[in-house]
Amino acid sequence: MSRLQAENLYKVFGRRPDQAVRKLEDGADRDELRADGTTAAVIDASFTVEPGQIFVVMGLSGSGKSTLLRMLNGLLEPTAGRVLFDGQDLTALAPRELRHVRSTKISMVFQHFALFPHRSVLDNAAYGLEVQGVPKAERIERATEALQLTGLAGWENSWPDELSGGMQQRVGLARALATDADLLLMDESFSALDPLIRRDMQDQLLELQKRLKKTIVFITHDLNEAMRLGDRIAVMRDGRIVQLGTAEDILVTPANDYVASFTQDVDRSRVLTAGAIMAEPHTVMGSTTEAGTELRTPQDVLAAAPATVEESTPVIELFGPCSTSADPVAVTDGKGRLVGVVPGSRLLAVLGDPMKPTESPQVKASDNDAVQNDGGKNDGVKKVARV
Ligand SMILES: Nc1ncnc2c1ncn2[C@@H]1O[C@H](COP(=O)(O)OP(=O)(O)OP(=O)(O)O)[C@@H](O)[C@H]1O
Repeated sequence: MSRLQAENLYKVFGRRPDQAVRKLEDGADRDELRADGTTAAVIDASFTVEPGQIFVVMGLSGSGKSTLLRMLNGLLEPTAGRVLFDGQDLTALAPRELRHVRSTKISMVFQHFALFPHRSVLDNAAYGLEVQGVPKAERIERATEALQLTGLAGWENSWPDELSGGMQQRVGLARALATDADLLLMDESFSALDPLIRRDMQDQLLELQKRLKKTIVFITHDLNEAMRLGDRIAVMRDGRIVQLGTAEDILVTPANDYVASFTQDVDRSRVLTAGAIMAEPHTVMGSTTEAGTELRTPQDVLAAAPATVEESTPVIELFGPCSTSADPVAVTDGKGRLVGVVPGSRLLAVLGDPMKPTESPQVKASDNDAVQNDGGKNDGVKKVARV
């Protein structure tokens, strides 16, 4: 079962919201409703978040991210649609039950650390537990542990203003972790931090996530951050989710020009993986290596390859091997079987412009010469899934 599920969620502010939803269902857009004095903050949002996933909602200011997040934790009631948390319909719960779910199972981490200045770091980290009514000794134990997890051991008795911005944000994270909530909702949590500290926090979150396997919904307006963190990313525009997919889906097959325009600044070599750009092994069979050997079998390819990598290896790690040899890098699965090849020319080709929504990875003419030996019918490139 999905941990979290949004089903056709709408949030309309202003007069006659139900009527506005019907108009939206009939194809009206935000601007048409604005003329009636209503704001369609979220329009028909549907997605699922699986346990242990980081689900990122990315969009510019005003696209509806915060409104969506507030519906996910029940702070805002949807105008239409449902939110299911572990299969339980949050929108149908009585206020008391909803408060219970919110205080025990869901934790929020905000952009502005929301720390109490007159409480110690430890008491700040323990705040969520205090709200839950957890006895003092247990509170201290769990908050101390959470501070250790976020690298703040030794700072328990300090005041928030003695900490740097990044450290204060870690206290916010420790507060969320101490409650043992299954679901973390993070609203632009790292946006106020300096770039280097922000990157450090992203790394730390990924590191923590490997161990704790929480389910996280992370809101950001920064596509690079979305791509570093997100197992799946929802791109929002004017209240609608315009693309839902992995970082690679978004980079390789952006749903429209709007999404593509965001991808211009993304370092493709760190997001794309060998698995997404590789060609099938048969495309190099029959060709001759630098040393003059004919490639006939997967073993030949593996023996000649300047490096053997896994499908999840970022493309950036292929540059070294490709620069030292004209032979293709071999890509293997978890059992060491050859599943693909990356010739150097292919590597350069895929780092070019993002593809148009109508193109598929198979039809890039520039790639064909690099790897084809089948007369141009199929370059064997693995299709990247679109959602
Ligand atoms: N309580 C409200 N009443 C009326 N309109 C609202 C309300 N809350 C949000 N809106 C409007 O809904 C739209 C979406 O706002 P929202 O805050 O969800 O966007 P956002 O993507 O989170 O933006 P930001 O990054 O600036 O917070 C905006 O046009 C906003 O003005």
